[in-house]
Amino acid sequence: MLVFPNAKLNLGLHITERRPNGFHTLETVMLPLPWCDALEVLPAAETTLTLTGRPIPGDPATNLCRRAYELLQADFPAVPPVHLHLHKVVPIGAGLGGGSADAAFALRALNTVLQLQLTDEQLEAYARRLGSDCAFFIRNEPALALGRGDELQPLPLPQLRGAACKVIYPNLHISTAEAYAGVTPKAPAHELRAALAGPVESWRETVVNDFEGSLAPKYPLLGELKAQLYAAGAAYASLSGSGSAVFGLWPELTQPPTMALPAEYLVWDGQL
Ligand SMILES: C[C@](O)(CO)[C@H](O)COP(=O)(O)OP(=O)(O)OC[C@H]1O[C@@H](n2ccc(N)nc2=O)[C@H](O)[C@@H]1O
Ligand SMILES: Nc1ncnc2c1ncn2[C@@H]1O[C@H](COP(=O)(O)OP(=O)(O)OP(=O)(O)O)[C@@H](O)[C@H]1O
Repeated sequence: MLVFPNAKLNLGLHITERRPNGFHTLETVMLPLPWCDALEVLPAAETTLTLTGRPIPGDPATNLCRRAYELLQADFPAVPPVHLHLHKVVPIGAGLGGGSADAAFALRALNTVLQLQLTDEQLEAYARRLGSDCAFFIRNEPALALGRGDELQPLPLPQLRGAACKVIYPNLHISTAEAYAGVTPKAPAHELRAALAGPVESWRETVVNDFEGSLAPKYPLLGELKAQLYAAGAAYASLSGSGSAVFGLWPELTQPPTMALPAEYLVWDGQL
């Protein structure tokens, strides 16, 4: 079975509390971004994982696709071995949730290939054990994410359907843990659901990603890229998640405008 784990974007991100276990309470809206890896799951004589495409830092034994299989195998010891092949496209350390998507899509594909008949609720419970962002990718639809980022409420965003979008990854790896460590939690100035109900042009004043302020002193480039997206006419521009990817939205266009950017940056142009 071949699946295409897609990335996500965050619209607004409020970090409201640091918990004693080091995790943070947040509120954010996540929406699927059709920038995809490719993942194949096949029955095999022994369980293996092969990787192509963008190099993934860390030991392949801890790859989230493999960990997804191991989680299911622990509860269903009779499942047969599988071969997993991941072709990595989505940049890492980007705030695009690429690894989390691989984990969730692996769970979904294994559920089908191994005929486990798990419900979405059960798959979400497994996904939560692999990472805060993972549960979002089980249903993979726009959602308000609360708690650790894994308590999901569907939130349709009809005003963005078909909107032109540009995502810029400035070849800069920002670790999620490092980004959270630099944030001082605070109460949000605007209620996110209410702010997103307004026209996209109003979001510039009301929809805030709290990581932008804390990352700005170390990475002024992120603010510069956002300013460039606004100069190119974006109705809204923001950092995604904990960065370093920055995106712009043009709801009136089907393709974003061309921008002159350094050759080493990765740029995704498309429609939501
Ligand atoms: C920034 C976001 O992408 C926004 O959607 C997510 O909150 C990140 O979720 P994620 O990558 O799935 O994060 P996890 O793999 O669960 O955790 C990585 C690290 O991020 C920090 N972390 C993550 C989620 C959270 N609610 N609070 C945190 O403090 C912790 O230091 C943790 O060790
Ligand atoms: N399939 C995978 N794809 C990407 N990273 C993976 C994968 N499996 C494990 N990892 C590990 O996860 C780390 C990436 O997580 P990190 O949270 O920094 O970035 P991210 O994927 O851009 O997501 P986020 O939106 O959470 O910031 C990598 O350094 C790697 O060690």
